[in-house]
Amino acid sequence: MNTYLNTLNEAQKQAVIQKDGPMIIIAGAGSGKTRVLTYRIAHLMQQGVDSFNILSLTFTNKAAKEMKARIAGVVGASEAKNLWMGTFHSVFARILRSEADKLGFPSNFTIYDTQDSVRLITSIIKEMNLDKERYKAKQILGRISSFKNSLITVRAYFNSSDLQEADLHASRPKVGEIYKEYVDRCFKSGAMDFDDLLLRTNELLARFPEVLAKYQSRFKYIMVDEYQDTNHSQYIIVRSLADKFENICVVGDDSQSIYSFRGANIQNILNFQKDYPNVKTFKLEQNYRSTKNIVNAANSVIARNKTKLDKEVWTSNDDGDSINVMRTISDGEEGRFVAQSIWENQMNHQLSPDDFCILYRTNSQSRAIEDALRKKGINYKIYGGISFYQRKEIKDILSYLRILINPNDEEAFKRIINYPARGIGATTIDKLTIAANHYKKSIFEIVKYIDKIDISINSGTKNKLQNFMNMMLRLQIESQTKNAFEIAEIVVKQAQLIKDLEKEGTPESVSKVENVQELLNGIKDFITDKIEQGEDASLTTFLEDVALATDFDANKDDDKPSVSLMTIHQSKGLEYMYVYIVGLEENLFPSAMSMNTRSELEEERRLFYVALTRAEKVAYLTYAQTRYRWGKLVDAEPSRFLEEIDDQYLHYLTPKTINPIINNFIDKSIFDDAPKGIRFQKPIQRKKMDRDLVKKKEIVIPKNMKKVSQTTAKTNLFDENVVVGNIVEHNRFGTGEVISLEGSGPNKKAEIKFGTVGKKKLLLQFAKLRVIG
Ligand SMILES: Nc1ncnc2c1ncn2[C@@H]1O[C@H](COP(=O)(O)OP(=O)(O)OP(=O)(O)O)[C@@H](O)[C@H]1O
Ligand SMILES: [Mg+2]
Repeated sequence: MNTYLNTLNEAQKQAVIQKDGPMIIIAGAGSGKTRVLTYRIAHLMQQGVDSFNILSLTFTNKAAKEMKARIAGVVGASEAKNLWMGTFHSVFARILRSEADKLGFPSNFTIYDTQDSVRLITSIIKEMNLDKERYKAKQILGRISSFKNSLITVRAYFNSSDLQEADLHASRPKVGEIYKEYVDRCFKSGAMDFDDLLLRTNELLARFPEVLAKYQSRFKYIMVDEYQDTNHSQYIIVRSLADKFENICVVGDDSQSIYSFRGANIQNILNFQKDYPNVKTFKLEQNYRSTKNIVNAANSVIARNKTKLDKEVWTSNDDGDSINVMRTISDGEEGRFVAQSIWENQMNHQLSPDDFCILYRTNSQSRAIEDALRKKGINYKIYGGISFYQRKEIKDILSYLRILINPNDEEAFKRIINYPARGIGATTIDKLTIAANHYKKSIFEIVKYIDKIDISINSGTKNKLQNFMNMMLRLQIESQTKNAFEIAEIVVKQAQLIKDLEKEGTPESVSKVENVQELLNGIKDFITDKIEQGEDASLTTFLEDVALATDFDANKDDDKPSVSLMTIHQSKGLEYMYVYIVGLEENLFPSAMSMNTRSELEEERRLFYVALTRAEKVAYLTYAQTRYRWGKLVDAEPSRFLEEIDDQYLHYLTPKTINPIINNFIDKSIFDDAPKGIRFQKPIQRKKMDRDLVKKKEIVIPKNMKKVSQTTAKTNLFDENVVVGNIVEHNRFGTGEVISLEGSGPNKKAEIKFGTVGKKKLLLQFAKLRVIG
């Protein structure tokens, strides 16, 4: 029984079986914090706690999904179904939907993404006739966001002379007024932005004791992963909900606190003991993720931070390779080096693109890397950046759908009122906005009753507005009896959303039409998934998923194996066999904007610690001597973090170490654009790695592989003498039959038909086949 407990070390087990009361697990990277949290939930359920009573807050929705799948593996899928797991934003969006009326919001309120918020603020700045250079919409939104995450409401702002003075000092005396107008307009539009999902939850729990009591009784057990990055608003929510039972378990690592720029407060983790004097503290010290070299190198860097809790991290894993450091002439060359190196490592060690990850400090660094990967034909996916759902053609359709759900949604309405072009100009839209503000109505209602109000719009334009409104009202009626997919299909057709694109016939427009088709497919999949899981498949839920998924979802439409690209901020909690950290240059990483104070610099160092500790086996650190930044070529100095790593863990790559055997078979043209300083990795012991893979990723060993006697396996390892008709075993693709052979010597290739992946052509030298029949 309880076999999952046997997969834990003693300290982990103690934390899993600790049932009641407040507890905190503080531990370094890769020590099994998330694993403990996962099994703790499973264990609670095994002990008879109803899944309905468990709330678990994770850093990404993907993490929640993976945890749920693990838990389902222990307790069964139907048992795990009722668990409330997800990010703060998604969990509390769900609660707000059922309680929205209390706050004066419709239950189908819209969630504004950052793009919507910036557009609204831009519009407010324009309406208030403010200087848009001084009042930059993005900066203002950042300021408003920090108010909200510190629970500073508009009223609190106007009560605080300090805050007002700070804005006056920054020559932006109207920030408070913009804040007020922004909040009013969101409210009128029935919309909440990301920060509102937390702020309004706090408002709900503070103003309605019966609601608080309901959720306090419901969530008897609360768990929070990555607690070091909670902001004040999240902290207060968790505290209020846990107030009744105090069965709260938080998990985190102060050395990985990297979101202070978004209001995350490292004090939350440091103060937990003060908040709950009877807290039980657990420490996990053994790292299971990385090699000794990686763990020790990461420790040697983070040791320089003054603000941190005392804790050890060690591992019994192998020493592994030294950490590779590579200097390149330019950012372009850096990209080519990384692409080349991934390609070689993949070949040398029979790896999948999924095993690789490239991390950078800022999104804009991805371009040079992407160019190089594309050129090499390496499949990749990007996390963050402009997501699929933010592409114009997609956002336009989503805006139609949003209006059908919530006609008051101002930003969606402004997007579609003249899309596709129907002769309604910017001046008309401005007039409608002013009228909407004046009558305290939504623009939708102003247009609906355009004939009945006093507004200086000529009859031709009024006619156009009425035609548009009639179409929307028709769609609204139709949508009441249709599912999300059918509605989207009708919208695309009736609003003629792809007609112009189809007419255009350019490659861009064709790809846009394909994207629209992809969106429709996505909605169809969404419905099937939700119905299978017995969950709500409504259009409202779909739009909510879309709004909340943007930031951390891969910006990719298929799930082919691919190299992952992301900022370090997005890599929290993840792990990859090979990790490339690029752009290790002063002013880039550490960032020029975060070098002014010791605490900023410490946060950059924590960021570096997070980056390095994502690697399981091999890490590469690269830096360029020159780089294009803001359209200019600038000279760059190596990052101080390179110097801070204890030298004994580093290996500087040099141009002379090209492996002649591989050089022999590689298509020479590949070297044309390759950087000078490539060193090929010495092959990692394959057998050891397989064991790890099987252990870690639960790869199932095909039955017939076990039947091969050790001697046969050994003699046939790396067998290059296969003949047509042989049955062979490949480490990743499983068993297959050799269909044909071509080439000779190091270029000898076999075409093999595998049961798992179909036909593949492999170079025998590297395929490491085992002949089993
Ligand atoms: N007792 C164990 N035995 C074997 N593998 C383990 C054990 N504990 C954890 N692991 C593995 O070690 C890796 C790191 O675990 P996990 O992701 O839970 O660590 P973490 O502390 O949450 O890391 P991070 O700080 O990066 O979020 C995972 O692959 C996990 O499966
Ligand atoms: Mg974790």
